[in-house]
Amino acid sequence: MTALTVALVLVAAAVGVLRWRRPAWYWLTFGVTLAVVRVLVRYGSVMDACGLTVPPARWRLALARATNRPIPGPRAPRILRLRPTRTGLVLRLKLRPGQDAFDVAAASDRLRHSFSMYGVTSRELRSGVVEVRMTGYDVLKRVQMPAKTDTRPMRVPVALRQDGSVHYRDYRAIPHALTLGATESGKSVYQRNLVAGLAPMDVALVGIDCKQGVELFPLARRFSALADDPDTAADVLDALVARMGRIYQVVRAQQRIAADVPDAEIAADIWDLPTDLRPTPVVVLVDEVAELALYANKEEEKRRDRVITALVRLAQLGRAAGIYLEICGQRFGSELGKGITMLRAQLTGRTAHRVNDETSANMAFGDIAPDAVLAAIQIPAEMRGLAIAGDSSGGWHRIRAPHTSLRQAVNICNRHADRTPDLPELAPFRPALSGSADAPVPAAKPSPATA
Ligand SMILES: Nc1ncnc2c1ncn2[C@@H]1O[C@H](COP(=O)(O)OP(=O)(O)OP(=O)(O)O)[C@@H](O)[C@H]1O
Repeated sequence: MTALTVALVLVAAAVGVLRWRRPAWYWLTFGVTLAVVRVLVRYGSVMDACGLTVPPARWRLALARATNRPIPGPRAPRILRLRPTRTGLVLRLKLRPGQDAFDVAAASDRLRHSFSMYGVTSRELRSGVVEVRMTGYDVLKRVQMPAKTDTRPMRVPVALRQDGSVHYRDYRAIPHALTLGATESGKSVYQRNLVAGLAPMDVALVGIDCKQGVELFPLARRFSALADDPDTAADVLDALVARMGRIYQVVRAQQRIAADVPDAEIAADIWDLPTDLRPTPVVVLVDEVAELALYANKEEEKRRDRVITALVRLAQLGRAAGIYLEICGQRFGSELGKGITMLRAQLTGRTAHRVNDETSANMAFGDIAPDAVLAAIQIPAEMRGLAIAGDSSGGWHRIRAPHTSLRQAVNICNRHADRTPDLPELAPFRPALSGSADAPVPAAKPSPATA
């Protein structure tokens, strides 16, 4: 055995002993500390090499000459804050005169290599201040949501972003959303995470599951209404449109009172109403939307038009009445007929899982973020659940939801079954339940919602 082999065996043994003796959090802290030290030590030289420095100010040069001191070197953005996180670190930088946020974004790949990080992303916080997020490993490979998230009413932490931050589905900021993806790409798991996140909140869930109810019916205890065929779906949507009309009347009645009282806020949506008058918000989850838009005969065509018209009306007017749409499908374009592109235009939130062609990706992002189209078609088939999430502002992120099994989602829904509100308009569609809340997941489809 050579001396080198002996040394290697000793190092490996020492590491093995240390590994054995230290818990996982120790190694996490150790790794993050190393990354922080590495970034701080190399900061000046890396920024210079990546072209993120500016020449010293003239007064500094003049002062150096006048005092006969060494000429100052180029200046990198000032570090305002450095925050280690579970996945890496976050730097807040004050840009120097002449620099802009685009310079940092354009250099992010060079920074990634220079600091030996897995990923580097940046965003402008305010004029002259940029946040640079660095991750030490692929956080999307095995998604672990942070123990603490910033949960607010109607805001669900649904997935992890590539930069290690949490991706929220915020219904009050983005009322309606579209989720696309090829078969087996992870749409149902994403939707399941949404239901699990919404279950503990004061919200009514309405499900339209055109896959014969296999995805949403096991979660029935937390649903106020469920439909598993297009005919029932049409009736549910009509009932929701009627509910929307009634809520508008409540908001109007409150407005009149506020108009008479000086300085009182005038209600424009349900969130402006006093808590005791506020109707329960409703999230409508539609799985495999194309099934609602397809027809084979005149009768089905009439039903299809009824469904799409109701969906368009809910998308246009539902927000103020607290009715939010969450639409899932494999494709959602003009090929599905009249009214589809009009509906799509109202779905501000866009999420695309793996798609098989550019046309499908275009359905999600073609009209809002062309570069996200490319990112969506590059999602590898083996990374199920990986998706591109964007909105109409043009910004997008790579995200992945944690792998929540149907059993886990059912348990969460059963635990919060007592929170399921009874909405009089939707009473005929309340799923018929049997057995206790701890009953196992039904192997076969339970009785239809209208039973
Ligand atoms: N976030 C995730 N992390 C890990 N695995 C995932 C994730 N999302 C989905 N998967 C895996 O991919 C498989 C397919 O997911 P899912 O059923 O959600 O796809 P889908 O898009 O709804 O498919 P279909 O349209 O055929 O119903 C799941 O069984 C699961 O094993």
